[in-house]
Amino acid sequence: MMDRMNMKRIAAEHAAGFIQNGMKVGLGTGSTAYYAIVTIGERVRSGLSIEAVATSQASEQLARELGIPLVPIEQARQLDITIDGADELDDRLRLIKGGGGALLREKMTAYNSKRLIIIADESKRVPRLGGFPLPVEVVTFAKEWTVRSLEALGADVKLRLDSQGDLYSTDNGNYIADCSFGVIDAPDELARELQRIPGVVEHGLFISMADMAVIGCSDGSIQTLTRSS
Ligand SMILES: O=C(CO)[C@H](O)[C@H](O)COP(=O)(O)O
Repeated sequence: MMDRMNMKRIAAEHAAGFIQNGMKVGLGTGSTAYYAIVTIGERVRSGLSIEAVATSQASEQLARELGIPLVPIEQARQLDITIDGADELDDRLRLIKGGGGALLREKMTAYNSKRLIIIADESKRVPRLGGFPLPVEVVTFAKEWTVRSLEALGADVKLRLDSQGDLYSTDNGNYIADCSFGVIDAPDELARELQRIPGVVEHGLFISMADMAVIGCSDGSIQTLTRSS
């Protein structure tokens, strides 16, 4: 039986195979995206010609170390493909993302890509979203108001802390509110409600964004899911 890290690795390696010469590529964030970036780096060293945009400072740094050519964000136009991880995904390829705190840049990158391919180990696939607390990026100003508005939607809210016990700051200088809703019955509706709260910069529900999920399974096989609508 394969462990989770190897499931992530095989999913990432498989998805990296979708990248072709000349493509503009979005690089995701997290431990699964790490394997994708490493594989892309190997392909670049073997002659693959691409330009990339990273979804976090950590992924940008890794890409730079591996010699993957990066486009300054001001010059980035539409990307061909983004490969990124997820914290949860359902059968309709609705996602919870943001466990690594990069959800805003991840969503912007996905939105500006022709294709979003999600890579994950099989534990991320769930019948219904909500087991993983939904990350919501909030502005620092009057965070208590925003937290109360999130609680009013039924969430148990915890502002994320960093390893020093201070409030975690995203790459954009905002906070992350981790919102436990329990099972999310209507993710599309919740996404709309969250968008209406002033103080919410972005939330980690990715609806109608992923085109395909590549899932590494414990028996060493790869499952692919594609979005039908
Ligand atoms: O959304 C993310 C970061 O903001 C990650 O893609 C998500 O947290 C999955 O991470 P991992 O691949 O380490 O399990």
